[in-house]
Amino acid sequence: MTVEPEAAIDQINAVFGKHPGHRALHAKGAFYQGTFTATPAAAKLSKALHLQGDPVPIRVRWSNGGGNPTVPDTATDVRGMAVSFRLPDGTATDLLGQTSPEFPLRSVEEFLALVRAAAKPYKIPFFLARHPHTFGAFVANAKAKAIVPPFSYAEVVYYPVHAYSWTAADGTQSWVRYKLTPQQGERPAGEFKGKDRLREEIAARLTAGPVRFTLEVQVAGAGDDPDDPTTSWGTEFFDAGTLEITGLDPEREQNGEIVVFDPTRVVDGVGLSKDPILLYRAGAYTSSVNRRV
Ligand code: HEM
Repeated sequence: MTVEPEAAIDQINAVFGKHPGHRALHAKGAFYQGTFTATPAAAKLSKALHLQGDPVPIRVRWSNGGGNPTVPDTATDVRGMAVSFRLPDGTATDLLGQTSPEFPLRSVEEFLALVRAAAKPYKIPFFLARHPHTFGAFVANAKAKAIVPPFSYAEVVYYPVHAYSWTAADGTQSWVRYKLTPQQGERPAGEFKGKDRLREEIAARLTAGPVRFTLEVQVAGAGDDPDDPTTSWGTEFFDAGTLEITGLDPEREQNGEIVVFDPTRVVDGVGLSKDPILLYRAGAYTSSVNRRV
């Protein structure tokens, strides 16, 4: 039986310590604002309101992966980019990406075992010995420098991992996966070496102009299983739109406001797969949120 979400958060808290008011994972991060504009190619495949081509507001949070809110930005770790698309009808849908291109974990228990091992890197070989099917993904993620501290949150690719369905206006359904790919931007002047250097670098970069990412999308090919996040799809990615991050959003989560990015929050035109890891995450995030209220 799968571990209950409350017990999963207990296990994560046991690794990083309890930090009241902070997320159990991705505890260190900050909020940004901007817009998303979809391409006609996206509008053709989904009737969702944020994919029709008119710019919609977005909320973004860039983060370090672990549960320690004071970790230095020089730490070896995955980074996160969470995006909430705010639709004109008042609804929202979220995408949560991490810097690991491959997700080899078949169960929540394996995810928790990796969280424990990653916090004490000498345990990684034991993890690999016990979970040999994850070895290929470890190599791919190492090649992609998934846990190497980046120069900037704006210079790394983020992978939301799970598949979602897109339903077009004529009812046609496609299974899609995403990639958030940075567009070439100017590095800001200055030295960014301190413990909050990622946050400082992105703030300096944003004073010179917006930071842009392409939302890349691939459609499942014949035989690709949308319910299995551990397999790669061989199909080409296409440009589904541009995220333009225009500035900081310092008021977000002030004065008691709680912001939750939830990978299962979808809107008309976007649907969930039966991927058990995806479906489990909603409960785990709720348990984490309840502890930071
Ligand atoms: C069983 C698998 C997973 C569990 C149990 C888990 C657990 C968590 C928890 C507890 C949080 C804090 C939630 C909050 O307090 O708002 C979190 C945040 C986050 N997770 Fe996961 N996670 C899982 C898989 C993933 C995957 C596969 C990705 C991306 C590919 C991901 C990306 C993120 C990101 C980006 C955040 C930060 C969201 C923010 O900035 O508010 N997680 N995760």
